[in-house]
Amino acid sequence: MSRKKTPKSKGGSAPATSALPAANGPRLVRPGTACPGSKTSPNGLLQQGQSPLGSGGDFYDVAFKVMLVGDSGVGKTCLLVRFKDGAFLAGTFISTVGIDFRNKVLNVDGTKVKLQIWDTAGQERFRSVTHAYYRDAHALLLLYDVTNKASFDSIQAWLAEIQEYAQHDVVLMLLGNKVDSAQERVVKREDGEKLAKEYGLPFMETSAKTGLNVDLAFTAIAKELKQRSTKAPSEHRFLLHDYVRREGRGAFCCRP
Ligand SMILES: Nc1nc2c(ncn2[C@@H]2O[C@H](COP(=O)(O)OP(=O)(O)OP(=O)(O)O)[C@@H](O)[C@H]2O)c(=O)[nH]1
Ligand SMILES: [Mg+2]
Repeated sequence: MSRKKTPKSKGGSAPATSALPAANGPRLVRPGTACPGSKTSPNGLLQQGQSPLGSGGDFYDVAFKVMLVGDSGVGKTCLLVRFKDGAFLAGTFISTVGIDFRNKVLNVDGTKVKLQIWDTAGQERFRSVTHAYYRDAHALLLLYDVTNKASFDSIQAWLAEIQEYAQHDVVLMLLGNKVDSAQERVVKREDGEKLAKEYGLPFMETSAKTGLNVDLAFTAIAKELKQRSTKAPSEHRFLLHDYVRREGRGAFCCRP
């Protein structure tokens, strides 16, 4: 595996009107966010522009593209910010416009795995933009909000969309976010588990607010993708489902 180093760039976004993956032109980003997200200049453009897969300022051995999908408001942007920056800033919810991305390099058993994580807009009106990015994604994190039944009911429609637009061997994980909001919970953990089992998906409950299982979700994806790329001998095979079941934490813990 080759070592790579490219110019520094933290992330970017594509304008809502663009349907091109990894657009290279100036990217508009939302002016503010409930989570401390993309670094933008006062005019709303990214300070450090393009960062196609393969760039990002850090050494890495392998790179993969991960997409966050799910209804508007489920916490995709906050999950990404929690993972990237270890922060959560509660406040006014400002919906993502189009698509943003952030890079993070993880050390997976001595291999530097770079994840380029695309944060999509959950709003229906941006769906055609998102569709264009599916085909390049190596992994998808599909989120619902445990305090919002409608977002859970949408999962099947998201899965249909994924089946239509994503690669057939895409790594897919289901996440029930906002488990810190125990009082407002309307989707039981068992319901998430049942749905995940039905579709053969690894499943975890997360909280972007507390950080519960957030690193774990991305690490699990990175491990799975790394394994696929290195074709480890079968006795050392990484088993995504087992890993998630074993390592998952929380009040509604992931252990059987
Ligand atoms: N309590 C709690 N609130 C959260 C959590 N994650 C996100 N939120 C809140 O939920 C709202 C929506 O979060 P976002 O991350 O912007 O949602 P999104 O999925 O990116 O929404 P779109 O960009 O419209 O697709 C914000 O007000 C967040 O503060 C969480 O884990 N716990
Ligand atoms: Mg968002």
